[in-house]
This record gives sequence, C-alpha cells and structure tokens, in this order.
Amino acid sequence: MTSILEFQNVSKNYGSKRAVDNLSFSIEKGTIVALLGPNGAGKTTTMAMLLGLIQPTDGKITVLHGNPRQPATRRQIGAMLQNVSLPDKISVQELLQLFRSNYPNPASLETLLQMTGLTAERHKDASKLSGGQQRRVQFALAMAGNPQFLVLDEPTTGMDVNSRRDFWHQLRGYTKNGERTLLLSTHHLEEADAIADRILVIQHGKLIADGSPAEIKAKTGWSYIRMQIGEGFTAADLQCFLTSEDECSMEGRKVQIRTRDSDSLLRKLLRTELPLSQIEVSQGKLEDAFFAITNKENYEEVTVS
Ligand SMILES: Nc1ncnc2c1ncn2[C@@H]1O[C@H](COP(=O)(O)OP(=O)(O)OP(=O)(O)O)[C@@H](O)[C@H]1O
Repeated sequence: MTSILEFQNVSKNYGSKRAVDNLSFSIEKGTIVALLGPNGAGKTTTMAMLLGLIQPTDGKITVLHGNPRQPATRRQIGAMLQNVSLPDKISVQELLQLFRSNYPNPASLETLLQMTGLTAERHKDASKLSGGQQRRVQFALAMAGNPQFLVLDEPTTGMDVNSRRDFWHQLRGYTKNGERTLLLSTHHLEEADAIADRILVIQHGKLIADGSPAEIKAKTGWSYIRMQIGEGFTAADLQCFLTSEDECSMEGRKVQIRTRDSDSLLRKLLRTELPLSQIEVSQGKLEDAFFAITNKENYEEVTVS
C-alpha cells in the first residue's frame, strides 16, 4: 500500500497550549479516514498542519511524498475548512472558474455544479447564499482541482438532512475507484461510521484509538441484544439471567439488553420457555464507543492498534 500522508511525532504548541501532542500515524492511498475527537481535541490543528497552513512545532509531515508547504503538493489536495467566508460580488460560477484556472487538470464546471446541487444557484452571488448552500460551494471549490487527496473539516456543518445525504453520496462516488483518499473530521458519528474505512480518535492532541468502525465499536466490549417479549412478561423476568454489569430496558414489548457477553446470555435466554422473538444482536453504536473511549471508561481496552 502507498502512504498518502505521514505524521511522525508531530506536535503543535500555541504558546503554552499543546494542541497536538506527539502524533504519529499514516494514511494509505484509497482509504476514507474519519478523524474524531471532542471539541478542542486538535482535529483542525492537525488538518491545518497537513495542509501546510501552519507549521508544526516538532515532528515531520509528508503529504503525497512531499512537503505540504510546496505548491506542487498543495495543488493535489482539495480542502474544505471551517469558518471560511466566501468573497462577495462574485457569482458561484465565476468563483468556481477562478479556482479551476489554478489547476492543470480541473473538474469540469458542469460536474462541479451538478455534484454539489448548485446548478440553479450558479449565477447568484456566492456570499449571499444560505449557510448550507455556501458549504456546498466550499465543497465544489475543494473538488475544483480534481484532487487526489481531499481533506474536509466538519464538512456537513450547516447542511440540512437532504444536503448531507447527497454530500455523502457524492463522496462515495469520489473515492469508489480506490485511487483517491479522503480524510474528514465530523461530530456526526453515525456518518463517520457509515462512510469511513478507518477511524482515528484524538483527545488532548494525542491519538487514543485507531481502527475500522467495527474494531472501534468492538473494543468497548459492549454488545446489544434486542428482541420482543410476549404479553404478560416484563424486563424483570429477564433479570435473573443478567450479570450485575448488564443493563436491560423495555419500551412497549421491545427489550434491549446491553451486555459484555452476548453469546453466553443468548444461550441462556434461548434455553428458557420465555416468549422471545425477533432477536437481534449488534455491536454498540459508534457514539457509545466514542463516549467510552473519550471518557476513559474501558480505556485499557481501547488502546491504539
Ligand atoms: N490559533 C490558536 N491560538 C491558540 N490556541 C489555539 C489556536 N487554535 C486552536 N487552539 C487551541 O488548540 C486546541 C485544539 O484546537 P482545534 O481547533 O485544533 O480542536 P478541534 O478538535 O478542531 O475542535 P472542534 O471540534 O471544536 O473544532 C484547543 O484547545 C484550542 O483552543
């Protein structure tokens, strides 16, 4: 596999504040990586460094085999950052053309307008669009150079549900041939779970978990058994099968049990005469794992792989 990005012992201090603390990881070509972490964890700083916008205090960053501050490297990267305002008195189409003119092999104007759902807004002043529409213009600008590596910092902030769904659909198309690489940060964990091949969790500037969404979810150790229970029975009838750690809740006839050992609990339940049906076993949500990891509950089980 070819490495697109390498961080070697990278740190960043803002005065006495250590925003990124000895971070080392690499990203392989063709992967979709979600960078997650609580507010202030260091995600934006990490992205700004790999884009060459700020210098690390220590360590080395290699992007597309080059230095992120070299124009030749930067031209191969598309980026969408937070808190970027669009210039006024310029239409969406003019702005996109301006950006396209900086690249040797740009995406076509029509492709950019179509993929971001901005065809109807093409002649409008970009700065007068709604927040969600401006976010889509920023996405189009990030895609203007037909980049090999796309870096998106909380890209769906301000987008409505439909725009977010279209956005993820477009990103899947962008990465589907395995040639392009995507690194994104988001606080929408279910979206990260759905799109990412790999998740990096950082906190206080340090990497605290690294794995596929399934690995991250499994590492918390919790799984969930969901089922229906027949009339006349309640969660209390299941209590004698549970360990002191297991948690059982009931809504209508639907029961959910959170357990560390779903296999043994299932075996016990299936040996009973209880009227159980529609039994499903699943790992927890990424949100549960994220909560566990960042709150240090089960921390020793969620070591960096
Ligand atoms: N220019 C700056 N000067 C001083 N401190 C900064 C600066 N930029 C960021 N920080 C601090 O560095 C830490 C990391 O910030 P960063 O913006 O990278 O976090 P983040 O993970 O992107 O957060 P969020 O999810 O809220 O966007 C925070 O404590 C922040 O206050």
